[in-house]
Amino acid sequence: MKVVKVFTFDSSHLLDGHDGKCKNLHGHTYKLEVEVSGTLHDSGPKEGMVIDFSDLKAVVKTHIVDKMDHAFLYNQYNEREATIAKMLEEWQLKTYALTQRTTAEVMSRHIFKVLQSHQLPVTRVRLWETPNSYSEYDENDG
Ligand SMILES: Nc1nc2c(c(=O)[nH]1)N=C([C@H](O)[C@H](O)COP(=O)(O)OP(=O)(O)OP(=O)(O)O)CN2
Ligand SMILES: [Zn+2]
Repeated sequence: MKVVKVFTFDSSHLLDGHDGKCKNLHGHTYKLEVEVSGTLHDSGPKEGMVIDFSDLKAVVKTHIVDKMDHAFLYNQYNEREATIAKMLEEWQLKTYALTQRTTAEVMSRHIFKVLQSHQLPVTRVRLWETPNSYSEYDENDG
């Protein structure tokens, strides 16, 4: 069975080298859907649940939302993005480093891997960058 919990967070980024408007610093209210799959607990306080929604919320909040919300997301290997991040960090402002360009595709895969590394039985992550655009990474995507 599957359960899904939905989160939102606000972040800024830019896609250095993009051939359109996304080369400029801008922000998104990201919508994040996290799917967890498993069998139902058959007894105890979690009876009838794949995972307690509260427990799912706590993991995603701690490891993703609290870190990305109101942060500047950047590619640490891009010189211009890293320069902006360094300046913000010197002012004690919030940043979040990725190892690739901060596209929805890269972010959905990154979020999946981070949650998986914290023992969450995540099977799909869908990240909405705008109300009309999302990227999805699931357990079969390698
Ligand atoms: N495949 C991808 N394409 C684009 C990404 C991405 O992450 N993956 N990101 C961007 C930019 O970040 C940009 O902010 C979003 O661009 P766009 O969809 O054109 O923005 P709109 O505000 O016009 O979106 P609407 O949903 O149509 O309002 C660019 N491309
Ligand atoms: Zn964007």
